[in-house]
Amino acid sequence: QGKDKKSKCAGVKIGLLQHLYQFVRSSSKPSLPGPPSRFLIGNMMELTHDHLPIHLTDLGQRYGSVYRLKCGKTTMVVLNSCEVIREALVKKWSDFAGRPISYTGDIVSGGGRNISLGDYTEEWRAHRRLVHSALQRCCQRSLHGVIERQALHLRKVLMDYQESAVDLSEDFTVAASNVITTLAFGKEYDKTSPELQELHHCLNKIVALWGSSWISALDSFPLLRKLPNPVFACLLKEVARRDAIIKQHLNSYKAQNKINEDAITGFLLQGLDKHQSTESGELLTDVHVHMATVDLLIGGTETAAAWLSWTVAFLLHRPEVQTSVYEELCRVLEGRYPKYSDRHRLPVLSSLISEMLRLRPVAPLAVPHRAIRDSSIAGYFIPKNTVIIPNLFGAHHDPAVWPEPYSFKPERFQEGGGGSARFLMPFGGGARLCLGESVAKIELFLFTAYLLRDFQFVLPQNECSLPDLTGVASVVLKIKAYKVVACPRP
Ligand code: HEM
Repeated sequence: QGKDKKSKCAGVKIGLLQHLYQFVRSSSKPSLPGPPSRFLIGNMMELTHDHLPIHLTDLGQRYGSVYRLKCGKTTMVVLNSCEVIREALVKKWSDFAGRPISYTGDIVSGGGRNISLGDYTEEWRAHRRLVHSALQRCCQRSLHGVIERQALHLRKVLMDYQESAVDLSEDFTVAASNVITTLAFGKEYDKTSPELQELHHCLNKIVALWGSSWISALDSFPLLRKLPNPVFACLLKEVARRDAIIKQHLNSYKAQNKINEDAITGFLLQGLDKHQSTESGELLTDVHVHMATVDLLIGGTETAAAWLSWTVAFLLHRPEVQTSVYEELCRVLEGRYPKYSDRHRLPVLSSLISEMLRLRPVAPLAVPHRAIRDSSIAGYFIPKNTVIIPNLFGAHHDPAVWPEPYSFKPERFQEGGGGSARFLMPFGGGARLCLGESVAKIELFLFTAYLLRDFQFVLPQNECSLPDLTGVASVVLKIKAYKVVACPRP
């Protein structure tokens, strides 16, 4: 009994010392600035703005490059400059590699077993390593050919429009999605395919519903989970539909006699046998392959497609940039189609791509991170479990780094233009760097090069206003619908 009492006493002392240590650490550092927080709701209203990345960037002008927002019991810290984002995501990656643990996140991520929303655990690391090797292998073996094929198909679709005014966003989505489905299960779809439409409809709906305040309120205010919520019911239905579609794909893939290791799914299924057990003994299973497929489809479709729509719209605003890219392609490639390895010989095209990644990082707030231990950013104390929002849009519009940050000026990335790719972070960084970065870079380069080699994009004759460049921000930053005419180059 005496021993028991002693060890309890020691436990209490250690607990007290830990609290004291945390108090001393936090009080020796300045407290985080931020807008006044309201009773119960905190700063929740700040998060309901239409264009959240712009609003968070504006708050950064007032409160500095690191500030806090309160939401229920959660403290969020918004990072607005490349310097502080790099400090958290790259330099102190192991402190900030977590993802917020949320009720609704768990539902859409198969209980946290996907890569993008899964927390930083041994199991997650083994999962990410396996999918990363699959993607690297694809990049080396087949990716270039898969993208070239889709770019040529897109060319045919645009030719078939015969210079009529059209909204190209869906064609871009199909092209980007076909790259992923070909890589994943060796399958590509036509735009009219009901199977493809169902898949897109369902994935888009999940992303949109999950981003809605009806759903995020369930994470901040658990009591609301007891009330009927039709939006939440709809989310559950779409998640079930998504899982049924992916399951059917995986089953029909497995039913083939020979598993093709060239397709990502084949490699992952084979990989399960080889890497099944992580160091701590957890197993990677079919569920991980299933969720990785969801990750690649969601991560790889809307992002690249939205980026292409943005690029064409900006080019309508500055047609002379199109001309200079076209002239460069003709001069350097002498009529042939480009390869990714040509990129260093095409500085004008490369500068356009960099400027578009700067102006419209299509995942403008990345995916929220979570501090997995007490740490600090820019000298501010950041306690464990703080949610970190890397405002990539804000960092790319920081006037201290980018003169005239809101202007579309690809020249800034050309020789002597003063812009440096060192300050670009469209894919985030560190342990959570976009898993599809290499795929995306090849895709953006080849699609843009093929499109600008073969077409001149012009405003429809009956259209007097240029596309609105403000955009609609959700998880992905998209442009509002607009029509364009694709005129074949001679
Ligand atoms: C223009 C194209 C793209 C951009 C700008 C982009 C950007 C990003 C960003 C900012 C993140 C969050 C990083 C963080 O949390 O710090 C991310 C995560 C991710 N992206 Fe991408 N992405 C693109 C294309 C792709 C493609 C093509 C794929 C799949 C082939 C993909 C798959 C993923 C996955 C799986 C994650 C989660 C990584 C993790 O949590 O560890 N992305 N992406």
